[in-house]
Amino acid sequence: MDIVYIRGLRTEAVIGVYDWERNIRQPLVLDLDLASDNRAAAATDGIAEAVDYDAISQRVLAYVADSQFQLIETLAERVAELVIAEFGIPWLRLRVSKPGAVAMADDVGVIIERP
Ligand SMILES: Nc1nc2c(c(=O)[nH]1)N=C([C@H](O)[C@@H](O)CO)CN2
Repeated sequence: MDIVYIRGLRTEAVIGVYDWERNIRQPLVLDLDLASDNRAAAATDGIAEAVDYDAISQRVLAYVADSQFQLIETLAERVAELVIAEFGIPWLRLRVSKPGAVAMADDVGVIIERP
């Protein structure tokens, strides 16, 4: 199995469980590892055979920017479902970081692998 990856995909969304979080947008950072078989893309040297990290990045950014979940767990699950369904990715690892959430921590977040 090969991997196409996206690191440090930065956006903002309404996200959080507290009342004060429902009226602001907060930064989120996503990392994705996308299972791939890169041999066909390499053989043809064509984007049509590749897992297009640009197309996936743009789609995920648009989705997250419009989202209003409370938990980052829910956001992660929905993003994973979207990427698998729309781009035919058989397996992925997704990390969603909410870097400003805990004042004394560098970063907090979740990591999921699907399926
Ligand atoms: N496991 C989680 N714990 C917490 C979450 C979350 O989404 N998943 N969210 C919050 C608050 O929204 C927090 O980010 C506000 O600073 C607390 N714990």
